Amino acid sequence: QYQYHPNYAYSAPLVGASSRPDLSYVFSYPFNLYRTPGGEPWCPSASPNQPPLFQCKPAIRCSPWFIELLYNPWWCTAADGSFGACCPDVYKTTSSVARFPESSKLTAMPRDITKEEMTRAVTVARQHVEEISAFEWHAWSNMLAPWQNSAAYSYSATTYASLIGQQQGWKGLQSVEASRKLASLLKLEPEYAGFALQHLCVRETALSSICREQPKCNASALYRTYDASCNNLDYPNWGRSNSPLERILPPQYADGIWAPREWPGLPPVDSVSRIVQDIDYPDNQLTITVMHWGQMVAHDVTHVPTFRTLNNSAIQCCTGDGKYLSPERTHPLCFPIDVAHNNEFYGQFGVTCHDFVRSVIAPREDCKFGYADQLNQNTAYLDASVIYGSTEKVARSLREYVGGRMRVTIIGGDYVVLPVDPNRKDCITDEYGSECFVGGDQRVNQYTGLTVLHIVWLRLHNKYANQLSVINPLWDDERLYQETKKIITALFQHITYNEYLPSVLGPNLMEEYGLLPLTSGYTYTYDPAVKAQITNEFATAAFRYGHSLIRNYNELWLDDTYANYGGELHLKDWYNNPKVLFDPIVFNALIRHFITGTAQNFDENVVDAVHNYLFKSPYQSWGLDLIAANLWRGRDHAIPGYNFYLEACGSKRAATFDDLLPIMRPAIVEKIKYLYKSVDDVDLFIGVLGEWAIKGGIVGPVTSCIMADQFARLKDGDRFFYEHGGQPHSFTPAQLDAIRSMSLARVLCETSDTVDWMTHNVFWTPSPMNPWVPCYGKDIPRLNLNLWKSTY
Ligand code: HEM
Ligand SMILES: [Ca+2]
Repeated sequence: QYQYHPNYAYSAPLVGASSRPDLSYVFSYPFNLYRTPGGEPWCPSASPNQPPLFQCKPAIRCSPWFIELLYNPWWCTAADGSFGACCPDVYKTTSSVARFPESSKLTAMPRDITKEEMTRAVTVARQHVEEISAFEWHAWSNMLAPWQNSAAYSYSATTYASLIGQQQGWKGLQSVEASRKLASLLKLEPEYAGFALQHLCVRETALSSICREQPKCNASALYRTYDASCNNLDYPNWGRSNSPLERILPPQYADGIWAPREWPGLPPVDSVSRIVQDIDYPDNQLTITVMHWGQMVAHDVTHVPTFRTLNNSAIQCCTGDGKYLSPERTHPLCFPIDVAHNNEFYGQFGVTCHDFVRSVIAPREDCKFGYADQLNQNTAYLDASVIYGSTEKVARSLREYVGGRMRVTIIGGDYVVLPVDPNRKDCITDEYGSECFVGGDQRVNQYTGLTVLHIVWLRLHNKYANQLSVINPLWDDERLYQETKKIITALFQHITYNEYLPSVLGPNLMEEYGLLPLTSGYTYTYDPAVKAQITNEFATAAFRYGHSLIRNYNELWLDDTYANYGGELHLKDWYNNPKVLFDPIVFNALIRHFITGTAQNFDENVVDAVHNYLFKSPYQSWGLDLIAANLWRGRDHAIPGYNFYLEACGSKRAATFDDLLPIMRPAIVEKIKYLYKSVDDVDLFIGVLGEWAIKGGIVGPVTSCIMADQFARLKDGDRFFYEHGGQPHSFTPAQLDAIRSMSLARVLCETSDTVDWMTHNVFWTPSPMNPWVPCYGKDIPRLNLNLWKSTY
């Protein structure tokens, strides 16, 4: 029978976090359910003679209703003998993405442009880029670049632009400068400039080479391409790496083209950031896995880099001790954050300037002039690019080219971690630039907890590739790699939609947007008209909600008794420093914390590891401020204020600050009232932190609206989404069914070395509905790879 781990004391009952209302009305039949001794499935019925209301399923398939199950612990024995639960079937999904249909915002051009005017604009654009290059030459000869081991340097590693990204960025700059020149020639007001100029095509000018050509697609290909091109056969560049972000609402650039959203009355982000407090307030239900998984998802779908110099070095915007550089030494692409002298934290160190470089912009996808859009150098689809890479070059460099496996580093004979790149110099280490891991995403070394998940998925890939090679001895390396990658990607998607998203958005909204995985059968909601691009609002604000879940440290539990404590791994001491993971004890100890450690509550409080010590190096006593950076990034990208999204998401726009009270916590409304002049100015990200939670979820109405729209795009707009049927590459019904019983718990069981006990749902803390079960038993279903045995 089910037992709790003998030595682990959880505090029951784990219900009733303030942000989570009682949802037990969903299950309004107050039956007690007992697991029958004979192991038969048994779920409650409305009255004694009626059939059960719900089917008994492997418990992980009821993950979206986890909270309801806490209130009504309806457990049973599933048909396969595993720990089961009773919950409704999901049999229908509504296709839902059209929340933000593309509307034409084009305004007319006041007059035509002559050939000479166009030539002049293009020349000015080119000159501008040359001026930057001249500046850089000067700066370089004066050795103006962040020093290794500084916070600015680690920051530049996180926002690193690959060479393709950099090239796209310089093209984008030319297009922007030409647009600016054209806008001034035509005397266009900022409000119209970015739109009117979209009547002009880059293709017919001397800048035509900045236009990205369309790849040729093989419509019957069975696997995703490395860079996600040709996922959409009608628009082969949609979702492709190194293409521009999408927008829900048009930008509010001060000049209509690319000048940051800045005007009198907008408060300094430094003072908005100080609304946020460094209070330690743990969530009592969600584990730190919700945070770590969120970051993996973020790093799969979006990476907006910042500009680098033409010779590929980081750009320095402040002095090493946090003061402004003189204007003639400040790079034109710098956008440093102003820190007040009396800042409650930075004041003591005399820091008045935070390094910040503008985001790389991309040439517009439609080859038109107009306002700037930022570049996403990762594939937008949730395609496990975080493991495999977003370009052919990176993906190939990570493959072993034997047995379908990925490259690894093996330590001490059997401890497997990520490959190390001796040429990578962006990690903090004792010895200059050694021991930096590489993975599918550039930010793999950012924090130890994140790196652990990279290692977990790398190991799972190789384990499954090895097993498949035994099941299918005739498969060559390519086939083993692609089939394994396809399975891994499906698991990555399934865990996100089945376990992760419901814990953040709640089951009701998931259902409303058609995001819940089906109980059986295929989805047929693939729609090539759905643009699976990442929205700028999602990347700069809504999905950064996760920054509020971060904790200051991970606990190290040395074995499964949870009696031996190995101390703490403090985020602020381990930025960009994966060295501890060369020790298997730390890797396994961190996985134990994933299962038991709580996330921070989602609220306006953010721990000081990211508020005051972001990227702190061992040689500094302060770091950067992630909250200020998020807000400043929003202004760099000219994201309109929160109020406009309230309207876009179907509510009424607030006319006064007090109108926000039903939606936002009063303490936040009080504070922003004093900071902002107009309610229209309130930055989107601070709204994200201040909203009341929606039913069953942790984030608020606007945040969840932007998030649900995004994940609906990534489902209905992804031709290769794991549940879609009717495609040449669709899984068989049996394979799909097997994937649906899989969980992150099983993945951690398979990939850890010494962790043998697990809860079945690692996104939630241990509780009666989430009991401890052994990995070797039946309770956490395995993937039956024999279903992938092929006849050819
Ligand atoms: C240890 C934890 C984390 C750290 C240190 C961290 C740090 C950062 C930093 C430095 C940036 C770039 C800021 C900028 O210049 O604009 C960023 C961006 C971002 N973060 Fe986090 N983050 C963490 C966890 C998370 C989590 C848990 C989520 C979501 C659930 C998340 C979502 C994002 C997103 C969506 C972006 C924008 C990425 C892009 O488009 O390039 N982060 N984070
Ligand atoms: Ca991706």
